[in-house]
Amino acid sequence: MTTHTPTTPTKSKRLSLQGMLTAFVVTVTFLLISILTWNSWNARTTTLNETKTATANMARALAQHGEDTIGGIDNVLVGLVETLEQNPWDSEHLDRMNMFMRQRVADLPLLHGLFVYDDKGRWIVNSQEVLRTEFNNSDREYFIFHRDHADRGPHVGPPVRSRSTGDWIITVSRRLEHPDGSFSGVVLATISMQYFRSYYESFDIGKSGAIFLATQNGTLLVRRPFDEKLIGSDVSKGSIFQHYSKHGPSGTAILVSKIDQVERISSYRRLDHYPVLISVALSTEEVLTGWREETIRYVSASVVLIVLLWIMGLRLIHQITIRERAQAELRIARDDLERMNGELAALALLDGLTGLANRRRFDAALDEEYVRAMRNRTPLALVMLDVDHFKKYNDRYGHPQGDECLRLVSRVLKKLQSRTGDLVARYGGEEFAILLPGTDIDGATVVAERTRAAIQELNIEHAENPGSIVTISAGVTSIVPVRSLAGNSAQDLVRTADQALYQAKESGRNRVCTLVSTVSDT
Ligand SMILES: Nc1nc2c(ncn2[C@@H]2O[C@H](COP(=O)(O)OP(=O)(O)OP(=O)(O)O)[C@@H](O)[C@H]2O)c(=O)[nH]1
Repeated sequence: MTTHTPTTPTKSKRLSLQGMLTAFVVTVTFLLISILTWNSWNARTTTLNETKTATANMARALAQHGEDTIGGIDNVLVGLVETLEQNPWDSEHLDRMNMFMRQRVADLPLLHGLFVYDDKGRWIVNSQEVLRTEFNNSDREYFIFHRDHADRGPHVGPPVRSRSTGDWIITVSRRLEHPDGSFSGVVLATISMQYFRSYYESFDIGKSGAIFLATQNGTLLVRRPFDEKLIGSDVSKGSIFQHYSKHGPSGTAILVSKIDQVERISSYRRLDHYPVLISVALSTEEVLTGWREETIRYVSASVVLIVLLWIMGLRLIHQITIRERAQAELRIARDDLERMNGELAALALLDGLTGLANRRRFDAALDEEYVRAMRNRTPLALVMLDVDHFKKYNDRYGHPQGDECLRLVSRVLKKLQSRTGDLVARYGGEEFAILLPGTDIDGATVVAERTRAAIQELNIEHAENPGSIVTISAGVTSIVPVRSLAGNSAQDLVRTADQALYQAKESGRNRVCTLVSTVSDT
């Protein structure tokens, strides 16, 4: 019979295959998510860094613009201070100065006006055609500043509404002194806030971007988006000024505005020559819009990819499970088949009535043991048994009862089979054979006699047999097969045992006769 070597995977292999597939899908998913997260984070960081660079550059450019603008105006003031301090303030000089001022204002569109006040705040001369003397500016911040500070540098004051035109203006002023250094008045230039507003409006900073110009001490001068209420307000506690006070004259940071609570990437810069701070800021939300849209696109594509991967992976695992379940069922079926084949093969070697080895098995065993005995030079004995007058038993008690009798006899034979190598077989009809390897004639005779006695002790009624019970006759022989002897075969052993059985029958039945084989050397 052929033995099947399992070719299908073992359970642990099957598990590991599905486990590996699951691990693969999980790993690919993890890698995809990691790469996506890493890429996305990198893109976000790059966008923010680029924006920080852009706002820092813008702040530098706007600071330079502020520097140039205020510087240009301040140059005019420096000239005026010099003229006013070296010349008497008589009508001739003041008229000439008025001409000069009007000319400067006409030349410089951003220059709203030029004014000179004496030490009491009275209007001395300005760039207007008609000098109105009814006003007094001694209450103005710039006037008070210069009166109280000996500093001769430029002063940028808080924005004010012009008393003459009503426009919002930014003031740049310088102190006038008598030759002895005492305060003699103020020279003032006003810059139109509209000029800065228009300039700042020309930049593309998105809907939520912001630009502001403030004095160094935190007074807001101009801000985009423009809100009149904020003009002149104190922003020194705002996030930009907080950062400025800690980190110095220029910087970039992501800050939340205290004015409108918008988070912005803000860059600020203090003007080099004037106490003014400029800040430009882009809304983080707006800056990241493109990045966010791109990330959503990538995430969507990745989600689709991951879902497809999982669907395919799960389908594959499902298919493998089905296939391997089928393989397992096939294995079980094959094992069942092999077992049944084995049983069938065993059945093919058994006698159906008695359950003893049948004639085919006996013949095979006889040949095998004969060759082994020849090789090992050991004796091989055979006992042939036959139920006495069994025909008469059948005739008297019927065939079924005859079968039962044979079964009872068989049971005794099986029970007496003491050695493992011994074989009890139904040789045919009511004839049985006991093959006894390694047993000489004496030993075999003992076995035969013991068997005969045991059958007799069964006391099975057989009215047609002497003694009225079932008895058996037995013929015994033993041989040590020798190769050199010609014609020596296993069948000689059977023939000799049969002859001995015949003698037992002839000499009265219910007995054991021995006959040494003619080819034996025992
Ligand atoms: N019930 C039954 N009878 C069987 C079976 N096989 C053989 N027989 C019968 O056994 C009888 C054997 O008869 P014989 O060969 O004349 O031998 P015998 O009657 O036992 O006479 P001796 O052997 O000389 O004592 C036959 O009647 C067979 O039909 C079987 O399986 N069942």
